[in-house]
Amino acid sequence: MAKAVLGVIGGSGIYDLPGLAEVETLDVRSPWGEPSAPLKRGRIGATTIVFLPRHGAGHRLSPSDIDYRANIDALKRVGVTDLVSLSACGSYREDLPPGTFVLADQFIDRTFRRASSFFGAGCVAHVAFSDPVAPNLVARVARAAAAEGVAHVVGGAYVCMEGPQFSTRAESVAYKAMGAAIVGMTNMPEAKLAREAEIAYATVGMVTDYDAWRPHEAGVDVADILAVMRENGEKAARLIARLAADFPEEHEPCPVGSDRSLDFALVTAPEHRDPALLAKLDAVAGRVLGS
Ligand SMILES: CSC[C@H]1O[C@H](OP(=O)(O)O)[C@H](O)[C@@H]1O
Ligand SMILES: Nc1ncnc2[nH]cnc12
Repeated sequence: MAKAVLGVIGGSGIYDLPGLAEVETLDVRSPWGEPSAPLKRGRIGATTIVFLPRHGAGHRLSPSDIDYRANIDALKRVGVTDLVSLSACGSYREDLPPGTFVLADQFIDRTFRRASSFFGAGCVAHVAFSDPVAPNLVARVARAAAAEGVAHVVGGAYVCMEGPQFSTRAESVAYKAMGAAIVGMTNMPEAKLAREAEIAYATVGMVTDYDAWRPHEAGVDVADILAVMRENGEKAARLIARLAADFPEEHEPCPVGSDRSLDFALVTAPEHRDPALLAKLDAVAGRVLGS
């Protein structure tokens, strides 16, 4: 198995990773576009970590403007095998108050203006996505949260809305009725692309608010969200430090096949594949294309 390289994507309020030692800045070029920021590669203990702030330095990019393909491709190019996404979110459950970390196990994709696949005309692929997160990585994150005394819950569906506006009360009630536990604006298509790139993915939904479904309560208050986000950021840094300290040297095979999702996924006959697209897929699909 490959050497484990732990990727961390920092969401709102998380623009660097304290505790990262021997940091190098990597200006990785991607044929898919411009990653949100240069990657920071360093170490915590014996674990190599690559950090990327999703919204760029100074939170330049809104959720719809992030080039998710460039981000995942760049992380793949530097060898990331396991990826933890740190994401602020709203909650649809009274038992998930602000400050709770929800380790989502499902997603509902409500986005509509984002490129959501590396594949397409000239090389069609369909990866399995019924189990969108890597259970062993989630279990490690849960153990790290427990060890750091961070309130967390394992499981729950994350609904990803387009944004950037927060939900209306009607939308919020609808998402709750769909069975979502939390809501955010960024984990789709990020998780889909990680799966296509054969990177094990886990998300930490860091609750900042109750969204707008509670009839007699005020709706989303942005100032409150920003305040909770800062506290969550400090806990997230401790969680990642603990996760890294106990991380295995070699990537652990994923029980739901995140790390070999392309084994049977390519459906375009070899003679009908577009060489230009194949060239762009060198990192993401190099294992199966032999590039
Ligand atoms: C600043 S609150 C709304 C914003 O926060 C979340 O971002 P991220 O997932 O990157 O932490 C949410 O998805 C919105 O983009
Ligand atoms: N209520 C909410 N809706 C969407 N994204 C969020 N990020 C943080 N809180 C959120």
